[in-house]
Amino acid sequence: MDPHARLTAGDRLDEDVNDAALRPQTLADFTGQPALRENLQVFVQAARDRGDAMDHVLLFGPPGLGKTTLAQIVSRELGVGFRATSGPVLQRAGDLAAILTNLQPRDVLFVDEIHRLQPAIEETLYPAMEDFQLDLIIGEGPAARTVRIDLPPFTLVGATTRAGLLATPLRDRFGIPLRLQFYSPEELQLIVSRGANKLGFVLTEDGAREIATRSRGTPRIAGRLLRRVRDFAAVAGKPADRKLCDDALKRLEVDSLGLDAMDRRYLRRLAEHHGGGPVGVETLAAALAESRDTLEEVIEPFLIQEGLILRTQRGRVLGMPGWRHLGMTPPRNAVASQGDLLLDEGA
Ligand SMILES: Nc1ncnc2c1ncn2[C@@H]1O[C@H](COP(=O)(O)OP(=O)(O)OP(=O)(O)O)[C@@H](O)[C@H]1O
Ligand SMILES: [Mg+2]
Repeated sequence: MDPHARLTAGDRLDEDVNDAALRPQTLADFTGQPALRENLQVFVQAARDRGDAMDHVLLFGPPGLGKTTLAQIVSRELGVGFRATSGPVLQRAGDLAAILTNLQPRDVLFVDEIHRLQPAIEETLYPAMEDFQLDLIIGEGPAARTVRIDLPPFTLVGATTRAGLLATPLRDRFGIPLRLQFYSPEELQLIVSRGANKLGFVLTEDGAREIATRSRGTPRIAGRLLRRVRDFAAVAGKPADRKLCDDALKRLEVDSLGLDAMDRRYLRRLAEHHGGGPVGVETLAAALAESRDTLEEVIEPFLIQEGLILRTQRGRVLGMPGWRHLGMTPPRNAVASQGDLLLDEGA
């Protein structure tokens, strides 16, 4: 495992290949996201009844909330084939053409990280999504000509952590845009309890609650913490109760809110070097030796949702809950204590 990989970051780590055991297989088995699930249920059923390909779906939200899982569930519930690729993998329009022409009618084509498609490939995708047609250029130079190929009707399921980066024409071609939300502690408790059953070890109810409240609202993190707790319980030869879970999570440096060392460094940087902000994201990224993308996609969404930080037009600001969590008092001139924030809704 990458030594810098963070246990509580929502993004993928190598060890997550073991996730398969915990992955829900059906919509009924999928916990949380109630509104999204009900909508999907309706669209799946309607498409099945009509015998049509379902409309294209865009899944967006922070890493580890279940986008890939839902894409697989959709194909299973539709009873159709599942093909998967990703934005960065598709290098030439021909790569996409090869995939599209090999689809069976009504198949699901999953394109992960769809915000990272090459522009030329995106253009190829437009007529494919809209009219199930593909324009291929055959030959080169003066002899080059375009041929139009009919494709089987299919369902594109796109996933992205950054819906804001999608070009409008692409976004508009998804009939069913679905935003995933962070999970509540109650939902995560259910997920880890079921997970412990699947992994075959005893996790008490208050143990499950402890893991759930410290998983940053993210099933992938809950699953990861669950596997570590299982190790501690196995070595101790005891059931995983609240105390054992708490001890294990403390040793993993996961604090009461589920924040890890990186999250705390972020908050402390903001407090100690910038008086609580506002400070630009690039400055923070440089100071923390992380990429801006990692801050924006992986670290900040949960901190924002918990009110620990605020994203303003002038930069990041430490919120009152952030100051409290650090056990610090904001200086009298701190922006967060003045309540004059202009939230940047476009972010
Ligand atoms: N609702 C859920 N119930 C139980 N487990 C879940 C749920 N959603 C996700 N998981 C688990 O969390 C892990 C991550 O899910 P998934 O890979 O679908 O996330 P993702 O949104 O695609 O992440 P990324 O943005 O990194 O691709 C998987 O192991 C999956 O089993
Ligand atoms: Mg995924």
